[in-house]
Amino acid sequence: MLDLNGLTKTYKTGDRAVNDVSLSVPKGQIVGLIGPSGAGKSSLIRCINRLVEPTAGRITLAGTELTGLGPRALRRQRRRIGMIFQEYALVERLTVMENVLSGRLGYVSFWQSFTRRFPPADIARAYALLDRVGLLDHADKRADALSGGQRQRVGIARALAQDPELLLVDEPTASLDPKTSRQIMRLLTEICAERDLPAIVNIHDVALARQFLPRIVGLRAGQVVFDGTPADLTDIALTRIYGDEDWDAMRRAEAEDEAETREALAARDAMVLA
Ligand SMILES: Nc1ncnc2c1ncn2[C@@H]1O[C@H](COP(=O)(O)OP(=O)(O)OP(=O)(O)O)[C@@H](O)[C@H]1O
Repeated sequence: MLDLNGLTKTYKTGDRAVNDVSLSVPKGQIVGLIGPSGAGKSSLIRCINRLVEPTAGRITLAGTELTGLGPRALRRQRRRIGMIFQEYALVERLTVMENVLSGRLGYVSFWQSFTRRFPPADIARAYALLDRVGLLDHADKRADALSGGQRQRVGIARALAQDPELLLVDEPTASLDPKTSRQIMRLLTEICAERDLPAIVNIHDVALARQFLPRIVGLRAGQVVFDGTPADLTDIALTRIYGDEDWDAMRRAEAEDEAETREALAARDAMVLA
């Protein structure tokens, strides 16, 4: 479905953020992209829809090569790729419904988009999507009146309104609390399964990636150094991805989080029992 072949990105500064990455993602598969800060996860994701222009290599989506397309053809192809962002990228003063409909902008004429007159089929589809992400009752609220988790649900519905063939997801839970993060990851995995949609999710939380994603790709210094299941992601594999120091620090942080959660639960139980 999605094929990356020797994908490379060297920025003008000389930083080689993505280095000869080859990867295939079949229909319906959701892949987690992990790696230390600066490993090239965002650059890789953004190269796929050419928000970042690759320096070398090929990107093929269902048989169409995206590298080398001119601006018009690229605009048309980008409709096939839905993007979900860490900071949601909603238009805050517009309603939830208007934000979801903005996913259709690539399909309607300039005048339709200028006057925000969308075809009835688009509106019906937007309602169905809001229902799917659990926000039907919030359709007329302004985006800035929503919680972080609700905003991310709008981001997901907007990406789906595009009717995409691929989802690119950049740190979808980085601004959310642990419980909401799990809800969002569950929603994403369910939606990909329902629609047979492939997805690449840039995710810094290894525990969350392990819990929800059947395939994990580890990047280090722009190169794929791991590609396997959560069960394959052993301490040795994690050390290969993060290096000794970072992996130990992550393990300590995870242990501290666990201890904090345990303490908070114990305190709550003590209050209930008192
Ligand atoms: N616009 C840019 N110009 C120059 N160098 C860049 C640019 N964007 C990223 N880089 C460099 O490319 C490398 C990879 O960065 P990237 O943001 O893709 O990594 P990342 O794995 O997503 O990191 P993080 O998890 O911290 O977001 C880094 O060395 C970074 O400094």
